[in-house]
Amino acid sequence: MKINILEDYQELSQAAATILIDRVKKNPKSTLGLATGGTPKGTYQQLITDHHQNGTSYQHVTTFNLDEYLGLAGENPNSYRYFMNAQLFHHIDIKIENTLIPNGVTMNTVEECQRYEQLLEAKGGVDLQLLGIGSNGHIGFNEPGTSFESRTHVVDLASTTIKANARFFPSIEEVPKQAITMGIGTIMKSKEILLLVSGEQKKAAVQRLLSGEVNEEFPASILNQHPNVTILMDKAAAGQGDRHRVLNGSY
Ligand SMILES: O=P(O)(O)OC[C@H]1O[C@](O)(CO)[C@@H](O)[C@@H]1O
Repeated sequence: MKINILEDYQELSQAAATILIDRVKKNPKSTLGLATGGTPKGTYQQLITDHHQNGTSYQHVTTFNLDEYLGLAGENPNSYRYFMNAQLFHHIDIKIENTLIPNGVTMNTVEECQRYEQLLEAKGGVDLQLLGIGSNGHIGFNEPGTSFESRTHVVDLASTTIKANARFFPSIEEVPKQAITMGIGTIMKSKEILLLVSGEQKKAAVQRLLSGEVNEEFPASILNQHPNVTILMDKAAAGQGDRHRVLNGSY
């Protein structure tokens, strides 16, 4: 794993955007895996700024998002489709039909999960997957205990996840209890992974990830077995004392 510690959230977002832009320039037909939540918002802002200032084009890029709440249609401001359109897609030149997100209002979740996996396979998989991490180690919406072999599936959200994500909803009662998420096996098939970690509340998760333990009770721990992972974290997530131990290197 490559680990890069940035001064703050702003620098972290800039560093993540720089990597994404580099990959898109090298391969304008890239397939990007994208994430939602608070962490990647700054990265998306940087991509939009770069698109306007430097003209980086996404015309031939395809994107697959990690997850979507079950029961929320794309028009719902709390759906991840709505989030992605508002935070990124509507501000760059990507073709909206090339932005794939699981359908949260499907009548048949089994078929929807299979369809998503097939679309991914038809595209040859994800070139670069952007990830965040939950405080309990979830990646996508894969909660502790999810099989490392899992493919796109329906999950019951952990109560801690519901609580954490309630900040985006008018009330905690309105947070959906289930979601469709790419599986851990699906995520691990990505050729390259970029994990963003920001804030002191993620410090414990980072420490557990870097302990090297690989355990289904801590989903992100599987990243220790991926051959091409970069972790970008800000100082707050790294912890002040940890700075010298894991400074900008490999371990
Ligand atoms: O970036 P945040 O808001 O801390 O979320 C962390 C992770 O949690 C999720 O939002 C799911 O709860 C993921 O999509 C995200 O990567």
